[in-house]
Amino acid sequence: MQEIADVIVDVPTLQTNIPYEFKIPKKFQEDITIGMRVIVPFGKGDRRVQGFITKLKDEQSFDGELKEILELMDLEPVLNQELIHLGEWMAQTTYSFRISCYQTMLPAVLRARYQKIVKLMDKEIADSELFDIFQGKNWLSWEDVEERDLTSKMLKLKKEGKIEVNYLVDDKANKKTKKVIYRKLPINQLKEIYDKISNRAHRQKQLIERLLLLADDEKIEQKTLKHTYEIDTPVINRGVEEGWCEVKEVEVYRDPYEKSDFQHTEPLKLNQEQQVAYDKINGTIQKDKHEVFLLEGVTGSGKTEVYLQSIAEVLEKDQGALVLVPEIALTPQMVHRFKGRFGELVAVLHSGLSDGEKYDEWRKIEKGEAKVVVGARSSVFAPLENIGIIIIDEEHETTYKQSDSPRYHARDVAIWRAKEHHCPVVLGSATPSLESRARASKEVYTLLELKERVNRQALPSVEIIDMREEMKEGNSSLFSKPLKEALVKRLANKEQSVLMLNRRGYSSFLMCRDCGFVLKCPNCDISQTLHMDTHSMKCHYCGHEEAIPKICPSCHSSKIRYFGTGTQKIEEELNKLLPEANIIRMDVDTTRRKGAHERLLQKFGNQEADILLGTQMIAKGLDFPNVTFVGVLNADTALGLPDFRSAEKTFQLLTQVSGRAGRGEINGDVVIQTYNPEHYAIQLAQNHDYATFYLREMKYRHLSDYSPYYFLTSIQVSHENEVTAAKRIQQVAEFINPYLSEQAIILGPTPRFVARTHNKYHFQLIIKYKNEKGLNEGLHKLLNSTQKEQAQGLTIKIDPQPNQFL
Ligand SMILES: Nc1ncnc2c1ncn2[C@@H]1O[C@H](COP(=O)(O)OP(=O)(O)OP(=O)(O)O)[C@@H](O)[C@H]1O
Ligand SMILES: [Zn+2]
Ligand SMILES: [Zn+2]
Repeated sequence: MQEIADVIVDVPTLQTNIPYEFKIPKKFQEDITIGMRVIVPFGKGDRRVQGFITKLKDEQSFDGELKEILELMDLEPVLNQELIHLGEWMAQTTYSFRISCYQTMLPAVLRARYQKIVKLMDKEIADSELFDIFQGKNWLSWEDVEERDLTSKMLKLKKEGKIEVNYLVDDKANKKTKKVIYRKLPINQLKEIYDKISNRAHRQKQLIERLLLLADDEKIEQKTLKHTYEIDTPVINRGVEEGWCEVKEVEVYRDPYEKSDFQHTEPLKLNQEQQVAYDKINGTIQKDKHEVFLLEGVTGSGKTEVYLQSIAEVLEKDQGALVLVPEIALTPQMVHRFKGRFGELVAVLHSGLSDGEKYDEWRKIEKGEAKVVVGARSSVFAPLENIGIIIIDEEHETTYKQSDSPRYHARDVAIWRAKEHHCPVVLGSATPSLESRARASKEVYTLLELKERVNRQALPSVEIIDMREEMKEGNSSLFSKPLKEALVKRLANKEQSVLMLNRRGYSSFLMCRDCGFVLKCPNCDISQTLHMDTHSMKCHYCGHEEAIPKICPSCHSSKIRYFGTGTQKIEEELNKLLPEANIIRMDVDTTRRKGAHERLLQKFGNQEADILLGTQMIAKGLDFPNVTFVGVLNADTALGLPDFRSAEKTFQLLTQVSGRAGRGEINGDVVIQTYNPEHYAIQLAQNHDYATFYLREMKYRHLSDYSPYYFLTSIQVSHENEVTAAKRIQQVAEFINPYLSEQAIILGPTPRFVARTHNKYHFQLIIKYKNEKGLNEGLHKLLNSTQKEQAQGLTIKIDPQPNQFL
């Protein structure tokens, strides 16, 4: 029996980024295991601190008296040996703390302070010894267990399968609700009341003004009234008393899959290209061999069917499968494909689930009941014990990289785990990231290609419209002539259309026509965006929200106007243009409520609308056979951004969205409106020509020393004081320089593109390198030497392979 435990304590500093040793109390020695959480005495005054056991051993290496573990937090491990190792590797490669890596791997319920109980299994209730311990109930609170020193007893019972641990995730706390206010009287009656109220009751009048703007069954959130208009509860209550408004509590979301029943599907007969890909993947599955495949398949080529049949093989071997998809593509349609094939064996993890529901899914996986895990980025940590395949769909998606600490890339984690499990990884995409495609060229990954759509459907034909020409011909509207005609034709044929507004790098802001004033966020160096649904201005960086100014705050002119085009504006224009069309609008505003995204897509899928209008979120994964036309309103808003990946992202987006057209019997058409018709990203998207795009873009990356020819790591320094931040980044550059060889290149330091957010100034430098032995050490030393400052309001972020340069 081992007497010493290595523990990573929950004190995120560098000194504690290595395990500390503790003595294991006798009573726990028999049953304690790696991956359990414990409470240990730590630091000055022996503070009670949480920690994870990472190792059990006989001999201590610390020279001195060891402290004893105080308590156990778990009766069984929450992390397995593999995940413990993974955390160590992640901390090293992402310059983060092991403790934050471990916390990231756990479902929220285990991280937050939910009440924990131990529950007697039903069959044990009659046991007389247990009857006494449990004092005649079938459960005990964890506090009780600790107070009565029953932890070691519980450990034994758990091992014997007589009890289980539950977290009391209060259903009420789970079902999020919000308060909304609405009018109780018709508009004319409310106006009469308004006129009678004394002008001194300023807030009262303001509330009525706001209510008068609401449509008949429209409601406004109490939160918005408070934050945007400073209308407090007493003002509202007064309105309720006087009978002209009403407050109601409504549920914010419900589980979108609750009522779905999934029809069972059978494997389809693979076409020849699919068969070749499947055979290669299956070969490695059968041999328990690790290999990374890049499945490059045009849109609608049936990549998903290849995934499904590979997973079936894995299940046959009694192993599990991990499938990552971008959060936004986690639609009912996607879930349906997996549940339809594998039924109850599928666990789905996505942000639409409550903490309790997520924990339930996690437990199903942990207990081995669910063998196929489908989920967004963080599902890559799912506690599957015996993994037979890991699939990453739409592998080029930037959301697979976490932008906050720990800044891991799910693709790297997936490959790490697959090595550990001796199993294949399949990276699927119609437009692979340049990094992955380059690795396939060098045969680090194995390239598998699906060049044709299933059943040899044609890829849609794409027309590029030069909006400058349209302008010259006197059409200054948002819709070019060919786009209009295409929509009219689809309407007449009862076919569906998808219209995309590219919002990246795009904003709709307020500007004063007299003095040019633009309403900026008080905390950030960026203009605020107008939101018509909440009738307010919002900052997309920090969430600041304020009322829409009626006069210019700078020159007091009333000619303050809205500039730029949002989806709402387009919807209005579209309604004028095609009054008979049914339109579904999908953007941040209409999908804010949980489950709304799914419901809107379901409606469109049921053909309850003619046009689906939306932002990037409609570009991915949708498979609706009746869609025969796709229009892109503005292809090029991202091209001007200072991001070396902007052409790649534009090409990917255009190809993805075009791919939504013509997936059924009828061929599809696409119209792309642009001001840069000669740009290669747009030209090549026209021909769905990924191969040429890849070569062309690689040339540019080579000339400018960017990824995948060079690795990049960015260092960002932020501080409230601009001078402090500027000085400090300069010092960082000097600090890191001696660790670099001649080959490495430092870009900057420079202010970030968005130089100030959250009231802080940001500076960055970018290190480009190929093979730098000293860099890792240098970066860790940098973190180490800046710890004190970090506690005092200066932040230093090290981001390996960053996505964002803005
Ligand atoms: N072998 C097959 N025979 C008949 N139909 C198939 C076959 N394989 C796939 N399909 C069908 O073809 C359609 C397109 O397949 P799927 O959505 O998997 O393509 P994809 O490559 O994932 O596309 P995208 O990248 O555009 O999302 C689906 O409706 C699917 O059921
Ligand atoms: Zn802001
Ligand atoms: Zn002005």
